[in-house]
Amino acid sequence: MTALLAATGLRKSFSSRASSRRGGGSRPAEDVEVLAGLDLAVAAGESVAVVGPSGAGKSTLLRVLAGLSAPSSGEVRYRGTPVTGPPEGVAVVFQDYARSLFPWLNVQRNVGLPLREQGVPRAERQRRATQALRMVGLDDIDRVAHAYPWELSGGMQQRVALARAIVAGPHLLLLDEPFAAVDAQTRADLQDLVLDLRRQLGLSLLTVTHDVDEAVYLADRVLVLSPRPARVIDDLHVGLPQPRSQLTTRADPEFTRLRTEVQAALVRTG
Ligand SMILES: Nc1ncnc2c1ncn2[C@@H]1O[C@H](COP(=O)(O)OP(=O)(O)OP(=O)(O)O)[C@@H](O)[C@H]1O
Repeated sequence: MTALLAATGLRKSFSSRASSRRGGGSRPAEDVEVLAGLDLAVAAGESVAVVGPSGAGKSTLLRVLAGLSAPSSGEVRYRGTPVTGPPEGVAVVFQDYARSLFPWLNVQRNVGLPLREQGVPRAERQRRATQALRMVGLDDIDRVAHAYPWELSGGMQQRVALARAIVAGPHLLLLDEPFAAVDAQTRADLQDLVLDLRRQLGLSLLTVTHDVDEAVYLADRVLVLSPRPARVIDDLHVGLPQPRSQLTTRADPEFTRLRTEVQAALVRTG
């Protein structure tokens, strides 16, 4: 079976020409290796979480998988086709919703933006944006659609970012620490929302996070990264029953066993 998304032998280095003030001169360019020959695959319908220590290269990995940054070597394929730019059918949700939404566009226009880029006519954009806003639980459409992002709470803004991610009917969502900037209750609500959207829309998910509990809660499989330069050092199957529930899933002894196993893998590598 062809994986929906597959990465093979991904390497990524940045060249840093750091100037040294104390020395008065500049140090020679130095390659910083961030991804060290990384392989991963996401099957259709699967939810994969990637956890790794801070600075491991998680965001870099996500940008390369999304076609937003080219690998130094290796390859990403989406539905068997090499990724050379953002593929149609893949949407990204970033942690920093405040910067990912445009402050000068109201909510409805922010959500409809991917459709505008596809040349979808205005009335159709509005209809589909409204539908997407309903799906993410922003029911007070008249108020929310015409508000500006900065008039909404952090949790609502992240719902708007999710609405924009689903508006064009993607098959795969790539999420980069999507709930890191909100309080614990909002974070739990947003995790359940993403799992609901996955069920309703038949989405596949790849979530990058440093939160072990979140990884186990969201995923069918957790990949553990080594510290930079990142490699996949563990691949754990999560057999917890679906649908997940903040109460019963987290109280399940299997949840505790899995989170301990992921923690142990992170400690071993650190
Ligand atoms: N554009 C860039 N130029 C140079 N170095 C970069 C660039 N982007 C990332 N890096 C370096 O790559 C390394 C990994 O960064 P990245 O943000 O991918 O890690 P991360 O695991 O997402 O970190 P965190 O857990 O803190 O969010 C860091 O050392 C960072 O300084």
